[in-house]
Amino acid sequence: MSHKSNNKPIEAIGRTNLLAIAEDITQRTKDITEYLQANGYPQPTLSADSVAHPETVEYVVLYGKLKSSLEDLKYLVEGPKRHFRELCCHGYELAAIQVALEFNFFEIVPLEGQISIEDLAEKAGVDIDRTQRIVRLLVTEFIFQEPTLGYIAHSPSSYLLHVDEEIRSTLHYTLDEMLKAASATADNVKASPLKYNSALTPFTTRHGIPIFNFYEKDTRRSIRFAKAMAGWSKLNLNINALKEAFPWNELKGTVVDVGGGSGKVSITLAQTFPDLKFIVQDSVDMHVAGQSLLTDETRDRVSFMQHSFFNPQPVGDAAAFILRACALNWSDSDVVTMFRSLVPGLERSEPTTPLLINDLVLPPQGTLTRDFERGLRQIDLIMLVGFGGKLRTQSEFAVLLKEADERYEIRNFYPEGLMGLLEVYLRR
Ligand SMILES: C[S@@+](CC[C@H](N)C(=O)[O-])C[C@H]1O[C@@H](n2cnc3c(N)ncnc32)[C@H](O)[C@@H]1O
Repeated sequence: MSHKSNNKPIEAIGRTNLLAIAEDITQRTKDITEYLQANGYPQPTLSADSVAHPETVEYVVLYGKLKSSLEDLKYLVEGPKRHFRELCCHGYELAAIQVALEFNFFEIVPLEGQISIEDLAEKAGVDIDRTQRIVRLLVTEFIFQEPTLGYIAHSPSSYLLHVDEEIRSTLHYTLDEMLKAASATADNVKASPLKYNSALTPFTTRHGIPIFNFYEKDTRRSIRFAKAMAGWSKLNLNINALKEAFPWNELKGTVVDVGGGSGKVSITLAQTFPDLKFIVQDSVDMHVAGQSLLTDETRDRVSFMQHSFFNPQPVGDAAAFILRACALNWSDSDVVTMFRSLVPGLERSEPTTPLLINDLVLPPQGTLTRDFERGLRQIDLIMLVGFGGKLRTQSEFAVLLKEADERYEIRNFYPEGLMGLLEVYLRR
């Protein structure tokens, strides 16, 4: 069966016809090859410093279609036993990455060339036997390579963790405090099987303390969490909707970035919009983490303020309020308090001042590809495990805004990948 249309869904060619799926894979691989050629990208290689893959929407669509077909074929040919054999061992692979991160394997393996397993073990302070067992499992997952027997070099994935501290922090916080919390999920559900108590998450079951209190008490992990959030943005939470959909050029004055973490988003916006100033608020004192990210062109225009978004907003006369990737961390009643606490700030600003809620917004069920849905559902579970939060649809956001204050109105919605931007105003 020949398959010529680029957009024909796999369902249309029969999800269980192995050769039809394989032909679809060939076609989609050709589409990607042509896209790379036409846009001046080299073909991907396994060399450690291979050039980054395109981040464009077109590439994401092409890659998503190929991935669906690859997954269909893999599942069909391996069958349920092999499927579970692989799945049930993922935890051990994560354990291996956990050790590699904790003992700095990614930084110790040099950018170029290779290091003997003995030297890696010595520099990491781990015995040779366990170093070798851990690193060799990771090699099978494209993390590190062993080009010469007994010598370890970077793969593209381990190279990324060597050069990018923020993405490394994302992996590290995920495989340290979050993986430990995830392992307590069934115990947490057992404690309250019929009703989810958002104040008692699996994180609290495992660590004995809610996540943000945990970071308030642990400065080292809180700095890593701030870096992890910046890394997470690179992996998921693109700021395209926030940066490109909204007409920032029309604003003058100071933008308040509520729950802004270390200020990564404000700093990026400040670089693009040189007339705007930013105040980054967070309940954690982000002065130290934030200062280290400032550049000469942004230093005078981005400042940091410790403030909880559950308390009335102290800043007025704002050009805009940003609430980015915050609502998803909290339960409905907390989000209502968060939205209501912004009202004093909006009331003391011009009626044209927007509240820009930039968050993961769930599209209606049944409209997503499997890959997209899995990405969103994974984040929904991160919220369940760590934060007592959840992902919401646009209409769920509208209900919570109205509950916080009748005058809230969503005037625009811009979807963008997994993220969406709600442009909200307080009617006067
Ligand atoms: C997922 S991060 C998002 C950070 C940033 N807005 C971004 O998009 O990268 C959530 C942020 O909310 C902050 N946060 C948690 N509780 C808070 C509170 N009560 N008041 C203000 N910020 C809070 C956390 O410290 C963290 O920086």
